[in-house]
Amino acid sequence: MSAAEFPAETSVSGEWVRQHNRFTERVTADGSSGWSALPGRYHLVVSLACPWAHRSLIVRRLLGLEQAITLGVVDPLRDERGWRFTLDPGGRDPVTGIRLLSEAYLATDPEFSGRCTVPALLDVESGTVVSNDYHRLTLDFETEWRALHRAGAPELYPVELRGEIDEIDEVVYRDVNNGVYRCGFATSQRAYERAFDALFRRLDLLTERLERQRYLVGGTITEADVRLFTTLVRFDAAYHGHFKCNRHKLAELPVLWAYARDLFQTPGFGETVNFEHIKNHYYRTHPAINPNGIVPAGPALEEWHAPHGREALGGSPFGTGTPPGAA
Ligand SMILES: N[C@@H](CCC(=O)N[C@@H](CS)C(=O)NCC(=O)O)C(=O)O
Repeated sequence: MSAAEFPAETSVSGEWVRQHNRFTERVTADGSSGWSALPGRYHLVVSLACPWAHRSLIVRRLLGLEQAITLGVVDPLRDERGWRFTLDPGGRDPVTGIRLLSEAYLATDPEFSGRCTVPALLDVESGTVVSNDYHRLTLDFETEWRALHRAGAPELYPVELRGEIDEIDEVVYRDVNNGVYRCGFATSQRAYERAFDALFRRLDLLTERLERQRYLVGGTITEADVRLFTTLVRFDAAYHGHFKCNRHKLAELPVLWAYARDLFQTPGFGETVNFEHIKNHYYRTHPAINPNGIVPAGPALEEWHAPHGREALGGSPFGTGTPPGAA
């Protein structure tokens, strides 16, 4: 068996087994958790490369929470100390003053020894991590932060569709969102092939579904679309090559490719995508997979703006809501 990118998260049979989210406090509307949804109290730290963080970036924008929750963006390249605020003046996060995300993790738990991950929601006053639970973070933005949503914010997690959204989120997480990592970080042929088969089997099933309907659940954009989008938008730029997810490129799967372009061209999605951060991060931050750190020059990106024709399937992106940025 060859070298693992993350030995502590690699099983004896070469499977990638992701660490648990360490901080799972919840911010609630009524403050019953000890953390109230208040403007200016929390700081969201993301990497624009990271699909898990990208979810929270899109949802924050769609719901108009940008004023209420400030944003910190880390350098796409991690060094041995992890995520750094080297894009900011003086190398410090302007809101909390930290240089490294690990400072917030260690301020919360001095014994913490796992990977300090994004997204992380920090308490501005204490500089500690409230949550790095990306599964819950966006659902709470949608339900617990309602009083601070913009007028016309869409309903991304409608009560009557939650069962169906949760069901699809679970399989999309297992086979697609995390599936690409299970391909990329596998250290045995068998573990890689299992993850690869599950990934493309799931993409085939999603194709069947999306052939008939514009969005994954119901007639409007929901949390389920946000979660699938963040993996699809990275597929050809990173996962196809770097993680060996290469049965097909996204651009060779017409239904999913049109679906992804449709979302990309919807306000709130495309403007949150940074292909430079994505490519640089993946190809230059996993030395066990890509030791020379060469970043591929492709793929061509113009096609993301090409017409998708998905309007013909009916549905409307925001239902009775309005797009972000609209007057
Ligand atoms: N919180 C999750 C997922 C978030 C995650 O893995 N984020 C990545 C970026 S895509 C990260 O921050 N990695 C930091 C590292 O590996 O040191 C976890 O603990 O696995």
